[in-house]
Amino acid sequence: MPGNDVILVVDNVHATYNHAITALHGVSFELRRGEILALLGANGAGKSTTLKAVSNLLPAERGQINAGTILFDGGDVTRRRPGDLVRAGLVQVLEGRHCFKSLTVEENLVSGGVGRSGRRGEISQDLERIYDFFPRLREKRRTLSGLTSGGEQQMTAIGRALMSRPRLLVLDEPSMGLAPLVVQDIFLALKKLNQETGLSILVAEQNSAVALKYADYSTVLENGVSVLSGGATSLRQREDVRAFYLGQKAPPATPPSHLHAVV
Ligand SMILES: Nc1ncnc2c1ncn2[C@@H]1O[C@H](COP(=O)(O)OP(=O)(O)OP(=O)(O)O)[C@@H](O)[C@H]1O
Repeated sequence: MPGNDVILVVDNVHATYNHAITALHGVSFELRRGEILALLGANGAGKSTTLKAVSNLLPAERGQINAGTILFDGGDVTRRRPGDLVRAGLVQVLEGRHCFKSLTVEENLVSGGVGRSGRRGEISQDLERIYDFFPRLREKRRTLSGLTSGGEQQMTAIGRALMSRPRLLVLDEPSMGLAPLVVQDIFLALKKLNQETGLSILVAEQNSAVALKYADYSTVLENGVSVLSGGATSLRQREDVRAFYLGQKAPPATPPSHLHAVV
């Protein structure tokens, strides 16, 4: 059994879509409370599938877990409905920053608190807290989301998730399609949230450079398998890992040794 300091355990998970397409065949990692874990890998490596499995969203896409276990706070996520997981503190921001474009930024944020038991005073307190983390949202609070920038929409999607007061925030490629400076702003805000509130964060990213800069720990996926895990700082410094898995340089002739080793 994992220790109490571990909020999420993903253990040797295998998953398919339509009982036919194998997306994952051996994904394992552990996320300790209060840490940021970056899930890295190329297009199609299985990052989104892993995140959907964590929130028990695969059945909605005709996907299923065929083997392995996923425990959130020691409980099997496949036994709980996605909405129950949200109420239990596991909240996901899906890829593609889904906002209600015809609602204002603030209305979008408030919609994230619907369903939780919160009095009006608590909701405005939470809004203020989110505006402190994302000052640009305070300026745009009365603007329709559809008229805000991509970065502001991503911040709104994250802010809406925060309205449910998560203990584990799961993000799928928050950097997608955004300018480098905006990506830095978003990761800085996530790091601040993590440090000031102890929020645990699982973030899937193709942008490994920025993710490794802000994460504590990282797991690399390749073709549906977790091939490497380790401290973000040590992974960032390993030239061979950067070159072979993270596409930051021309790959060496052979893959790095100790593929499954924890570095
Ligand atoms: N809804 C689906 N139905 C069938 N196959 C899917 C579905 N979603 C993903 N797949 C397949 O599962 C594999 C893993 O895809 P996944 O989206 O998890 O990877 P990813 O690392 O998140 O990539 P990306 O960065 O492109 O989103 C791929 O082969 C993909 O084609």
